[in-house]
Amino acid sequence: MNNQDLKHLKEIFVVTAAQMRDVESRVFAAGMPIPALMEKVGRLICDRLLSMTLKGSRVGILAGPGHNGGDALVVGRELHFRGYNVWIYQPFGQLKELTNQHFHYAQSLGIPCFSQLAELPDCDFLIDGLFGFGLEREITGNIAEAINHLNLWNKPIFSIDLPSGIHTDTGAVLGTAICASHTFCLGLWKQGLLQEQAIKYAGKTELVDFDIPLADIQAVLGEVPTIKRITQSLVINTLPLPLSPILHKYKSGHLLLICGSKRYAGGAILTGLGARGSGIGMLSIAVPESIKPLLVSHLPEALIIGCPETNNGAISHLQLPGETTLNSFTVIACGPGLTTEVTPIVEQVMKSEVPLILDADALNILAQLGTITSLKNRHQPTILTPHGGEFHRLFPEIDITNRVKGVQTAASQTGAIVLLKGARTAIANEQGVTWVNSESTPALARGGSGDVLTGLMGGILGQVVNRQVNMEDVVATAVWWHSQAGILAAKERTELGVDAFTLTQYLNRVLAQIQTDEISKWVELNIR
Ligand SMILES: NC(=O)C1=CN([C@@H]2O[C@H](COP(=O)(O)OP(=O)(O)OC[C@H]3O[C@@H](n4cnc5c(N)ncnc54)[C@H](OP(=O)(O)O)[C@@H]3O)[C@@H](O)[C@H]2O)[C@@H](O)CC1
Ligand SMILES: Nc1ncnc2c1ncn2[C@@H]1O[C@H](COP(=O)(O)OP(=O)(O)O)[C@@H](O)[C@H]1O
Ligand SMILES: [K+]
Repeated sequence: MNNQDLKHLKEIFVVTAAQMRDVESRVFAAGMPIPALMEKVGRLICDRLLSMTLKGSRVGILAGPGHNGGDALVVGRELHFRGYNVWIYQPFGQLKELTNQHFHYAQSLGIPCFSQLAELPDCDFLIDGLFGFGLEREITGNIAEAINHLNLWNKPIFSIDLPSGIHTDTGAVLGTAICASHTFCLGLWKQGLLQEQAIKYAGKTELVDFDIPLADIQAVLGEVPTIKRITQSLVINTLPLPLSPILHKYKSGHLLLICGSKRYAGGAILTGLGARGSGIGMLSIAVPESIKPLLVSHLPEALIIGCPETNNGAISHLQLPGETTLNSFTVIACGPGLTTEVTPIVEQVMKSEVPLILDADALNILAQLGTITSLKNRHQPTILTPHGGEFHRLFPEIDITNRVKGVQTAASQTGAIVLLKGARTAIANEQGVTWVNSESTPALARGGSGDVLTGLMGGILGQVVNRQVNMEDVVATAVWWHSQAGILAAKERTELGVDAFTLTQYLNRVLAQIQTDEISKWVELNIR
């Protein structure tokens, strides 16, 4: 594996504090000296800082008692030698030995050191090395007060490894925490940084790779890690590209969407447009008869199946054409805009023998039925895509403060692949294999964007279901594609310009972008 591929691979691993310690112990046991590693990490951070356009040259170093403090002191010393004005705030009586040595050396260089925050002069930016993955208990007293003060200064803060105060595994705030503008996560992604509660503290996050050997990572996390970050390099193999030159439209999947009502006609259109964006070969959409003309006008390529409807304009029962049965389709996605009147339809699709995505009202009906564990009897994969509210209705007993644990529990109870939507969407299968999406945009927090995801996911699934792919990888691919479309749209149109319809227009542009990336990678490899 070349270096670049190895770097990409490391972006998917996610560790707890205990796992990080185990990985590091292996590296140290193999002979890497701890001081050498600290020096290397400090310099990497320093180089990264110097490559950014930092405003001003007055730097405050916040140094804690452990090795996180040691890292910060190395960064401070290097910035000092590069002409920055450096001041150190170090309020602890006792430091770990290595950290203590760096502290004394910094003092000997004439770098001013203070134990009171009030003594620290006005800085242009701060480096936070108070606590890293060694923080296990609440921050209290003068340190907590200092952190609260620092947050009020409104200066850019660059946190080392984690914003000090954030729990490495759960992302919870232990007493108080630094609000960083940027976090340099060291070596491997810490699980806490992928939890929603950490988002507003971590700022922009990036991994600083310090060359941990892959063998050591895999010795601790396994060949195939249980928790993975969704990255482009990982989903690329699951995308329905390239197409076979001898493809036939009936070989590229037939997706059935069951969605919409007179009241929520838009939901059906958005789900259909999401499916269109996936490139699915054949698309059928079952809707109440009265909204059929509307769907035809938006999705002329789709087969719109008008179904008998209730007085309120919801589908009363499915009326599939001719000999068609639910099992004639490659995949079924059911839920957006249905209303909760359609209970028999949800019961019917649950009995189908094809992969099934249940979203929105289908989930609410499932919650009302109270038969969620019966999903285990399905012979084909089921994917549940709740947002927080729907999740709570489905699994009232499961706490989602830790979303990773939450989806894992839900998946093991139901045998389904469970996708919990949100700023950090998490996906788990029955065996506990988990994906977390850490790149997204709040521009997606708008009505209808989940409908787009359901259609897109159904469309991808329809095309790749007969390939040797893991279902949860397909689900992760849909989440990634959807988020990337949001990110691209927000970049061009601002975060306020990403309504759900506009989002559907960006789905294909994400793919076009990947093709460009892939071509440039190919050119680069072949020129060398
Ligand atoms: N190993 C390596 O060489 C590498 C390590 N790396 C770096 O080391 C970091 C981990 O270092 P670490 O294990 O020393 O822990 P760290 O996060 O600095 O803090 C623990 C210290 O804080 C103290 N403390 C805890 N809670 C407290 C509280 N509430 N209030 C007050 N004090 C509290 C605790 O003291 P104690 O519990 O013993 O009282 C202990 O002294 C990691 O995040 C990364 O930056 C990387 O560079 C890679 C190479
Ligand atoms: N703050 C956020 N940051 C990133 N993505 C978000 C955020 N809030 C919501 N999303 C994403 O937006 C989509 C919203 O879906 P959902 O709640 O089902 O909306 P709707 O039912 O209106 O279509 C999901 O894909 C979710 O992950
Ligand atoms: K820190």
